[in-house]
Amino acid sequence: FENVLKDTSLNKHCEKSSKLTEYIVECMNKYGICVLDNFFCEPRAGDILNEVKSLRSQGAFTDGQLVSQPATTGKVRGDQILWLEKNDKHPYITSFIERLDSIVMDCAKKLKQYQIGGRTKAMIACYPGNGTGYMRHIDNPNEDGRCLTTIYYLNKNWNTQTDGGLLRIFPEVFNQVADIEPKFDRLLFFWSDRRMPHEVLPTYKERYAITVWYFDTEERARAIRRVQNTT
Ligand SMILES: Cc1cc(NC(=O)CCC(=O)O)nc(C)c1Br
Ligand SMILES: [Fe+3]
Repeated sequence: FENVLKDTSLNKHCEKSSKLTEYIVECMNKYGICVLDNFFCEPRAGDILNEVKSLRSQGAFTDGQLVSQPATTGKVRGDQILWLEKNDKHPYITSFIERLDSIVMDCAKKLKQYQIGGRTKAMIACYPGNGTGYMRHIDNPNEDGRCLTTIYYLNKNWNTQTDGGLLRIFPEVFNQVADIEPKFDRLLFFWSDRRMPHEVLPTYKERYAITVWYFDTEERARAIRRVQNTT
């Protein structure tokens, strides 16, 4: 399991290829987690980061969720988020979503356990770096339809010793945690259900990430029917 996180030899994926799809599918079927480094390479990765930063400077993000800090009695602001769909005003984030969609749909053909079709909007998140993180949780604990979580990190020169901000995943089937550094131009996949509880450790530097969740069409349809029957 360790080697899957260390095996950077296979992680140079600036261009899309069938090898890439095979690598992701094999990783997901074996570990339920897949880390790809140098996903876009420069300058495109930097363009995406600049577009995200300009959105933040325009105040497009929420105020950040209120979280209670263990050391203090008051509440502080945690991650700020912005939901974004492909659009002509943000060409770089749009090209990221298009590239991600095409890779996930290529993988979908080989991930027999799911019928991946459809996704959420992209959730762009920024942790302000005030020591807040994200408490341990499961993305999809109650079959809301989301089967695959993808997270793209945009943090240059991230130093976990000083900046914190590790994504710590507690894979149910392995008795060891996976500590993922939110490194620049890193793309992460993991199953959204109960197999992958995870948390973000306290973060001491601005930490950007783009998350997209992909749906299993069957599970999604059932979840929508359940909601319709209750309303
Ligand atoms: C709003 C929201 C955020 C997250 N984010 C993470 O798990 C952090 C991943 C990372 O940035 O490394 N997850 C859920 C289920 C919701 Br909802
Ligand atoms: Fe999560």
